[in-house]
Amino acid sequence: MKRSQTVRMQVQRVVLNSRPGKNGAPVPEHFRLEQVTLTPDLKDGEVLVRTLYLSVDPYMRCRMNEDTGAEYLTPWQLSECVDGGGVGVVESSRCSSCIVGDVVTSFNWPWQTCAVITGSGLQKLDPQLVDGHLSYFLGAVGMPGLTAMLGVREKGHVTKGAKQTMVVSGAAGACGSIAGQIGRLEGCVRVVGICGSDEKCKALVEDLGFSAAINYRHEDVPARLKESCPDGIDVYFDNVGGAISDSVIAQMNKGGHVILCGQISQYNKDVPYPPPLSEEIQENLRSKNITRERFMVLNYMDKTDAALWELSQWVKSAQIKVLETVVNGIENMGVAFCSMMTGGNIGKQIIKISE
Ligand SMILES: NC(=O)C1=CN([C@@H]2O[C@H](COP(=O)(O)OP(=O)(O)OC[C@H]3O[C@@H](n4cnc5c(N)ncnc54)[C@H](OP(=O)(O)O)[C@@H]3O)[C@@H](O)[C@H]2O)C=CC1
Ligand SMILES: CCCCCC(=O)/C=C/[C@@H]1[C@@H](C/C=C\CCCC(=O)O)[C@@H](O)C[C@H]1O
Repeated sequence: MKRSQTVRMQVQRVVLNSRPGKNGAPVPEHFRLEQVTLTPDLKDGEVLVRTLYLSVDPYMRCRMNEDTGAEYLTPWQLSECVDGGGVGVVESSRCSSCIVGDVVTSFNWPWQTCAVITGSGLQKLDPQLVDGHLSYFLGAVGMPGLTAMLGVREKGHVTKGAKQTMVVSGAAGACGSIAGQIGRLEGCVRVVGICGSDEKCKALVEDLGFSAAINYRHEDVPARLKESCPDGIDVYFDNVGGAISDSVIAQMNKGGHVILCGQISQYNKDVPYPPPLSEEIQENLRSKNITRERFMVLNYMDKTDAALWELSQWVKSAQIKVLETVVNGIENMGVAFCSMMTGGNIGKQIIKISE
């Protein structure tokens, strides 16, 4: 008698081990690595994917809470596999839209070395768009690049010939590093970055073409802003919120624009999003007629394809330079996430899972 053999694979995955609480910093021990057995018997519509790259992003801090504070973010569940942005390759398929060898992505990729996924939840990627640098799909030619480009275009009011000065906080990160370069490409005459180390400041000015950079940890931010923005500030791409943003807003010109992209300095605190501004800052915005509109890249999905193509052309032609910090191994997901949350990354934080 012939017995059918069930193939079993040993895979590694990361689950949420515990929650930091709304007022607490995440540590790697909030995550746990597990070995599980996968039986890749595919059902109709399913594909087996091998993970190539995973992303860690600030919004994930909100998913560590039972209540994420945002209607579009679901909480991660204790002892369940964590998910987020990922890129991988199809190893076998019972889905009509995916074939073996396809490079695919999802916002809800499990933190798992190989996984069985519903094919309809995957988007196909064209590796030529990134000249084979597949991790760029999680950064400059992915969600952070889109955030930078569409944020500047939808909320920044950058106008060629208007001699505008742009300031970017979180400037050496995934979104900030691209936003500053786009500000320059779209016509700002001066682009100043604020970030957390001298090494990052050097990269912004010497590699990415920022006009100046300020290390908020060691420098007097208001004084350095005055010096590096002699004509005031017209556009502020805000990734961080808190005291840094208060200092920038205080030096903005009449009719200026704040692109409210993120407020990472407040994500370990039990405050609503966006966190409330002081009366003084609100009055500053009002009296100078400065707009401060919340930007959310998920609201512009109809513009994604065209914007990704444009980003890819800018990257290919080196008009946009890409910075990445790459860590190897799924066992380092928690460490990489916590490092990104505390400034360990220059450019996009990527975790390489397999070749
Ligand atoms: N609105 C939208 O659609 C989207 C918004 N975002 C937001 O954009 C921002 C940047 O995200 P992303 O580019 O992915 O991440 P980054 O690559 O910029 O990584 C996060 C960076 O934040 C900085 N940071 C951490 N804590 C603080 C603090 N207390 N004060 C100042 N800076 C801090 C660190 O850099 P440093 O060394 O400079 O401190 C760190 O490297 C986040 O606020 C995120 O939530 C991201 C994607 C989409
Ligand atoms: C309340 C915190 C807001 C932080 C701003 C920010 O970083 C927003 C990021 C989103 C992010 C959302 C990601 C996935 C959605 C699905 C997650 C789920 O719960 O299943 C990004 O991918 C697009 C940005 O708008």
